[in-house]
Amino acid sequence: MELQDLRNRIDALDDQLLGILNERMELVKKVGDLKRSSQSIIYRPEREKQILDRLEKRNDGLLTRQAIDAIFFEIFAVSRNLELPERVSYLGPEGSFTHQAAESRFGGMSEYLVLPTIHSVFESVETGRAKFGVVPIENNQEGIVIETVDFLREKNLSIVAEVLLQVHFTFASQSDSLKNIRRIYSKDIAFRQCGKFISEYLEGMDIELIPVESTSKAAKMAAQEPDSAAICSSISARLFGVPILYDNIEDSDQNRTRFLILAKDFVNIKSDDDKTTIIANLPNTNRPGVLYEFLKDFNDRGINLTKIESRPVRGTSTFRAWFLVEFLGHVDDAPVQEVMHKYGSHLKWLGSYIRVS
Ligand SMILES: C=C(O[C@@H]1C=C(C(=O)O)C=C[C@H]1O)C(=O)O
Repeated sequence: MELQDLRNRIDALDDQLLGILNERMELVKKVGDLKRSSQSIIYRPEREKQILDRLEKRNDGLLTRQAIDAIFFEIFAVSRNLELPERVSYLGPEGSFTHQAAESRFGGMSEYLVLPTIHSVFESVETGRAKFGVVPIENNQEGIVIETVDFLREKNLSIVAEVLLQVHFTFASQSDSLKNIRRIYSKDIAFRQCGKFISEYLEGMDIELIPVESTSKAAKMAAQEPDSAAICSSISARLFGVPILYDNIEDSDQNRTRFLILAKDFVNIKSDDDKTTIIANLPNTNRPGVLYEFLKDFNDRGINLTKIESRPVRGTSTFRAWFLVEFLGHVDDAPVQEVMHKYGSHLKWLGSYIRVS
């Protein structure tokens, strides 16, 4: 078949797609009206997952699950904006991995508020300047993002969803030879994640490694200083017009970062694959066995713990700790309810949301 014939057929299918998408939007608008009259929440991650799972089962074409997710997350984001335009804040600057995580759920059409610190993202959601906020919580090679974990305890926001992103770093510079590079900008964590590249390629060279707040700030600096380079994401290198010299320079190709979407007073309906995050501020932690007994309460009820991070209780002279605890299941599950009731105000529920694996 000739190229023109193929393109004519693609045009005809696009016409159909456009018609079908508009028809879908008519229905979405009606759902939005119903939600508004009952003051219900617009964003329903469990419904979106249900749709994606159903489509994956039905699918017998070339599209992978990843491709179906990418296309439909954009459709959902456009739909939600039609129901009610939503402003989303994220830890910037533009081009950061958090930006990428935010766009993967809220699409290209949402209004974004780019903020300089994790604290300002929490604050923007608390004060209603943004409906949702996106922050990193952990990297699977480096561990937790302490600032996020501490604000989860201090502030009163709910976790709406988690997003997992594979992290790739690029080495970008306006200089076409490594010899002319005097400084490399990046985030401290990124320097550590690209240790092998740095020691292999830059061994013995007189180059200063300068940590900055974010990898996109690094790209911005490299755009301004021709004798410098940045270790950054490919989107930020492109955003600031810095040529990419080496791609995928991270030590581990398993490198993934987990982000949280936060909102005020958000409750997800139970799905068949949920995760729950709580803060545990256990009483009498100087008594032997308190933490053991707490963990045993989960084990006895068959609740699968996925994470426990301990953080210091500040402002006292003791070495007491509180814990960020995550487990599989929803807060409405009977065994989870039992544990929540047993410990009462010593536990703070942050959210039950769809687990991403
Ligand atoms: C239309 C709805 O609202 C939102 C948009 C969805 C969609 O486009 O299918 C699905 C879930 C919600 O996040 C709904 O709740 O059904």
